[in-house]
Amino acid sequence: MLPRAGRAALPPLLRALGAAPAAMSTGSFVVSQPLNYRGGARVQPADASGSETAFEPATGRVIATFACSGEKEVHLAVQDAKAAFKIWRQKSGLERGRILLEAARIIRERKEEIATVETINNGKSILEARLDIDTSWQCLEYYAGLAGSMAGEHIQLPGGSFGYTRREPLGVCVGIGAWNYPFQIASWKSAPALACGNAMVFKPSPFTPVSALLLAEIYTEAGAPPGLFNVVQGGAATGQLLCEHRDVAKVSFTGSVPTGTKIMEMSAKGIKPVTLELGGKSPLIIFADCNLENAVKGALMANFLTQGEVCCNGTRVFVQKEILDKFTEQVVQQTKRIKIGDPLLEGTRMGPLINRPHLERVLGFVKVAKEQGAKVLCGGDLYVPEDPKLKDGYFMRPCVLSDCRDDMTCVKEEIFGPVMSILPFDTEEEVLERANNTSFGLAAGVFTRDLQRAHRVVAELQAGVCFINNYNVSPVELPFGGYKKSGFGRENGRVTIEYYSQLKTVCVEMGDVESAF
Ligand SMILES: NC(=O)c1ccc[n+]([C@@H]2O[C@H](COP(=O)([O-])OP(=O)(O)OC[C@H]3O[C@@H](n4cnc5c(N)ncnc54)[C@H](O)[C@@H]3O)[C@@H](O)[C@H]2O)c1
Ligand SMILES: O=CCc1c[nH]cn1
Repeated sequence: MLPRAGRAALPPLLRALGAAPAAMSTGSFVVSQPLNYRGGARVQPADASGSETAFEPATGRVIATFACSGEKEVHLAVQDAKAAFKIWRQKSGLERGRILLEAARIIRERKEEIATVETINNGKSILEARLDIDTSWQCLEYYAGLAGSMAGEHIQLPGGSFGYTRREPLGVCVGIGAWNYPFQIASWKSAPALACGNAMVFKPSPFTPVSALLLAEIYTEAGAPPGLFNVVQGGAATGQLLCEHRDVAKVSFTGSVPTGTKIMEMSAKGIKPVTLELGGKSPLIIFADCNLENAVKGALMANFLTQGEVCCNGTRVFVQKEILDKFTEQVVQQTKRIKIGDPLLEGTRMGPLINRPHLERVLGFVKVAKEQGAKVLCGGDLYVPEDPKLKDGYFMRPCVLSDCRDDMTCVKEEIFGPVMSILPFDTEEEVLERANNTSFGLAAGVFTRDLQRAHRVVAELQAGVCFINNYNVSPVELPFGGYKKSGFGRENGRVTIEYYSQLKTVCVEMGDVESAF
């Protein structure tokens, strides 16, 4: 457990953020220090276009009010990144890898405090926040390992001439994040970017501004040149300034499809490559021959992590009719047992949703589902924990819907909350057709004991990430990203090097020039 009393007893990052003395418990954390980070230090933005407020979802308390960076501040951050890029791009991959490894070590060392901040600002359970921090340092370690082995090719040409390719960085990359995995998204974007020799300016979601700053401080502490990883705060306007800045070489975005569309339009104007990690409405297919216990566990993993606010969630749960009743009964039983409450308590498994409007939006989906004929088997309503300090928190009970049809709103639209829709099916052919009948294509899952069927089905699923007999595990060695409107480009895995670097071809003549003139 982390210390509770006395400012001097706080770990360094929370002290640096200006945390109140009893900062570790729900209801007491406040940020008083600047949340922008540029040139290796926290700074007040040079200019502002409005302000934002961040909340602690468990209590509804304000934890930070901050200025949204304006044109001047965005420009300064990009210039600082540009200056750092000049130094960083000259380093060997091994040298860059060494600094990333040190940053990974510091994240591991400070895992508890980072996870605590993440839980306070996002609302996810501390157990989950710790897992997010694990996949963050693992991502840095993974790309640290790859940094030293990035290389081009040597190609022999006629007459002793030859060519070679150089894998070069792009320059200043912009990362724009969503609020559901604040620290992890910042890590998944920055680790491959920096490993390839780029610098980054990162803009977190205004709902979760805090933890990206911790990552910035860690990179500096690990020995990254000042300005290599910068943080600017703000919403759409600040994001737009970043995307449109002429010195920005690439934009990597995680968020919704409508915003992703705008990012792509802005980037198209500057012919900038983009990575888009967007939303989903993923199918999870449960065949009658599955291991039922695992399938039930898989369905909960596919729907209720981070209060259901997960892009790749398998929210359309197709269940073969022979096991529909048994499966539904067990899923409902286990969903009812999920412990909701103070996300910093060890026993809690579901915390509050991100904010009041989002909570109301999710509850609205449940209401419409009922109106359209779905049956609420459990949850789908507000939850008020007994602890009085949580009375204004954004809690709801996880919901299982039955009697769903493919044309219902709850089955077609991304809800981004703890709402599972169960859909019966008869045959493999039928379920494949229905599973693919969506404009999204982020993820999909299949539970079956029939190995041939498992591989046959995933080969037909139109989704970038497919799970067989599990769901929502994300090892950093595996590429992550979507098909169709869920985006393109990938995060994690070796392939992401391609998205943060460019190839230069060098053609070398060993003879005389054969001129056509
Ligand atoms: N595929 C993935 O890896 C992944 C991961 C997490 C979340 N998501 C998706 O993100 C969505 C939820 O996140 P959200 O509500 O933060 O999404 P969002 O699109 O509202 O915002 C995402 C980010 O974009 C910024 N932004 C908004 N308008 C902008 C503009 N015009 N120009 C530049 N930046 C702008 C926001 O400030 C925020 O930082 C869901 O759809 C979810 O599925 C996808
Ligand atoms: O929310 C979607 C999954 C994810 C986690 N971190 C980045 N993307």
